[in-house]
Amino acid sequence: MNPTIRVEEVNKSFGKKPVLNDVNLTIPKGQLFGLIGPSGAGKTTLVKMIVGMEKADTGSIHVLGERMPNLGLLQEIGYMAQSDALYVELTGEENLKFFASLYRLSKGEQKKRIAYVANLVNLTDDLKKRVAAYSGGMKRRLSLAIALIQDPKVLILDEPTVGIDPELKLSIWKEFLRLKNEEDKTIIVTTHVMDEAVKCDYVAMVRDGRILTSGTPSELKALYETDDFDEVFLKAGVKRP
Ligand SMILES: Nc1ncnc2c1ncn2[C@@H]1O[C@H](COP(=O)(O)OP(=O)(O)OP(=O)(O)O)[C@@H](O)[C@H]1O
Repeated sequence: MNPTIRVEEVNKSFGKKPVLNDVNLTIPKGQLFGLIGPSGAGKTTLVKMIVGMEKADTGSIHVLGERMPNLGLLQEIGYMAQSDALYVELTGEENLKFFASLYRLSKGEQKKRIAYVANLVNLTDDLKKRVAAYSGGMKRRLSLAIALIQDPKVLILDEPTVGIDPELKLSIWKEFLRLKNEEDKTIIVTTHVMDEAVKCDYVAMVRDGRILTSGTPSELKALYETDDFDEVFLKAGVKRP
């Protein structure tokens, strides 16, 4: 079966600065894939290309069998960017309604999806407030809710839990696992937090625009002979298996 996401030989520079070098990834349906790396490693650039917001200089990216960028796939890809793109003069609910109507959800579906995503991110009681009055964490949670609103097959989440308190973070991760296990969603999560990396089915560690190493968390721990994921990352930076 074709993978849900295939990145082949992708290179990208901004001006003279190379940002991604020969990146290859294969992500099967129903996988929770972690893209791990320090600030500036190239994670956001890579996920933007997978979503179709940036174009690779060379190489190719396919999502659900279609070459990206492809406007026809907007409905199938939920994207949560690192910076929140919200209408701050509107309420949380109005933001969700706006995006739900962009995706042409019927009135009945809109109601159901808004109730579900708001509950998921614990914003049900704040839906009538203007987003301008939201805290940073609440805005992140609303962005995550928007990424899920159209019930996409593929979720691409750029640092989804930054600024979110530990308790809610755990319940959001639980939901990612449920979406993958019960609904067969394919999910990419970028993070620089190693305790999130170990929850992924498969991780790729990125630095300076290159994939340093990749594998399941247990494969990587075995390969680098450590139980500590921070150490896996450090060792991967110096030693190539
Ligand atoms: N539009 C742009 N024009 C010029 N340089 C850019 C642009 N976007 C990203 N870069 C550069 O590309 C490199 C990779 O950035 P990117 O945002 O992909 O990294 P990242 O791994 O997502 O980091 P972070 O976790 O801090 O977001 C950085 O050096 C950044 O300055």
